[in-house]
Amino acid sequence: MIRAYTGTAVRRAEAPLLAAGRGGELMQRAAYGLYAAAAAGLAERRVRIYGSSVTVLAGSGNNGGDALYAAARLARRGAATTAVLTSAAAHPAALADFRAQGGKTLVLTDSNAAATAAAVLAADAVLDGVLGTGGSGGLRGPVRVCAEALNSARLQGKAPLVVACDLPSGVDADSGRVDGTCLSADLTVTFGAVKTGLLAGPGAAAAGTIHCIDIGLGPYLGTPDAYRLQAEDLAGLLPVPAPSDHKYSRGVLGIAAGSETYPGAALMATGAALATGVGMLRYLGPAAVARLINLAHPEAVCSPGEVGDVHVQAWVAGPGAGNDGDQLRRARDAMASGLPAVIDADAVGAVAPGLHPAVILTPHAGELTALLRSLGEEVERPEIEADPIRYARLAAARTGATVLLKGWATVAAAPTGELYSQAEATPWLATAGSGDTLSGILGALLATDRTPEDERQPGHYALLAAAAAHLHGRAGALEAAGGPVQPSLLGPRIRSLVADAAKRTPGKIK
Ligand SMILES: NC(=O)C1=CN([C@@H]2O[C@H](COP(=O)(O)OP(=O)(O)OC[C@H]3O[C@@H](n4cnc5c(N)ncnc54)[C@H](O)[C@@H]3O)[C@@H](O)[C@H]2O)[C@@H](O)CC1
Ligand SMILES: [K+]
Repeated sequence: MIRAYTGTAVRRAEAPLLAAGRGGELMQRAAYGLYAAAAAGLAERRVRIYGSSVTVLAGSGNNGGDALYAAARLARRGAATTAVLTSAAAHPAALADFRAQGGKTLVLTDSNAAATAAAVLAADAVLDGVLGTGGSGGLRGPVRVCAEALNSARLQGKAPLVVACDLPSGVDADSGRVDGTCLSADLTVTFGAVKTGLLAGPGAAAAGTIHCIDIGLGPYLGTPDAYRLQAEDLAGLLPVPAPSDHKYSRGVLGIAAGSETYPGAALMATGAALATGVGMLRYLGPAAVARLINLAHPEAVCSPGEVGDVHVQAWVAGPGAGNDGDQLRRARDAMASGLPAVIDADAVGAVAPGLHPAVILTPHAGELTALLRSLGEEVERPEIEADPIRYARLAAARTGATVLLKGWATVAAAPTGELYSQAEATPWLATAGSGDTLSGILGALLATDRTPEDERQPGHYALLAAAAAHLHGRAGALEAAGGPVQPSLLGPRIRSLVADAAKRTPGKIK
């Protein structure tokens, strides 16, 4: 599990150590971690440090100090290093060390920005030490010219290795917002704790691979602001039957999805739920869709009944409902049933405040915009995309439900504020049908969840939503293998990931 903290919280945690005069030690630990990660990144690109060229973009603060010290270590191993100082001031001791190791410096100005950007592009590696947790707003002035040149070279696959020091400069450490321009990285080496801003929104997209360097802040950090599940966290969260189980005790999932217009959504939600593993699946919906489901998934039990007619442990409602009034009514009934329920797609439009955390709304940014506007919040879709954490939390607080906001990084917010962000998915999964499979997976996790009330963590349903997003993202990435992916074909991938997690679940049958 990755535990993330806001930049503000990390600075607060550093304060007692700085007051005790240990700032220099912290910086050396940070700089060593940055150096080692940059060296590994170069090795991965088959570039020897000796004879390589490394450019540091160094701002006026401690972030620049870290990067200069790290570059000095690379210089000691034979790299040709240049520091581009983005401000007339730079960390004095770090700059002196850098120069002592033979590093060259130049001060970036408006008039040399274009030529400097061209030179930076020719380096083997760039250490981004412009702004860290002390930054506010996007990159401005001549450094923005360099950042834009690097960002567009990256899109063409021609950029040097960019290693962000603590966070990509221009990213807000607390939220992941980027107001204007940031410098996208291949690798972000972050210090003390992962910052929330690296896990969601544009900050997550800019961060690349995240390495966290322990600089001894652990005892001072307190409660995390956000979490990210990793593969090993799935053991214990996914449904593993015990020898004494039967189909009803394992958990029955009800699905009211699809319509005559969109039957595929019902097929995909049903298929994904069955692949995740339930004791029984009951489908409610139009007879024509039920027939298709019975052909594709004969194990599903289909009926045209109502939510109140069937006994289930959780519901999935909304995928592919379109404007089918019967399905939308079932979605409202599922929300009111008191049972855990995944409310997706068209049914998100039927949401009103007063829900409970076991209701999980799964909007994308467009659907969340409509939901928040229906609750009187004046918000546009780009604002939600710029700051998904803020708006997922807001929607959860306003509705009382858990909110799973789908996107490049998928964010799950509990109404009590707990937050998870998962980024396993490949962009190839941004395709029709992805949401339907995700809701099927999540429905199965809800129906089979047997965590005793007193063992649930705060934000339990956000945790389950994150587990579903993780499983969905990994299944999609495996199936895509770097190319297009059809959500309807994820079943075998989901099954094998659940089996892997089951093997790691203690005390369960293998
Ligand atoms: N405080 C500590 O104990 C440690 C801090 N460390 C590093 O120190 C960083 C924080 O250092 P600082 O507090 O010096 O802050 P930064 O280095 O992030 O920023 C410094 C200065 O940049 C200027 N600035 C802010 N926004 C700007 C913008 N948009 N454009 C141009 N200039 C802008 C401000 O004048 C600010 O003082 C961390 O991110 C981390 O890299 C590490 O060395 C580990 C230890
Ligand atoms: K930085």
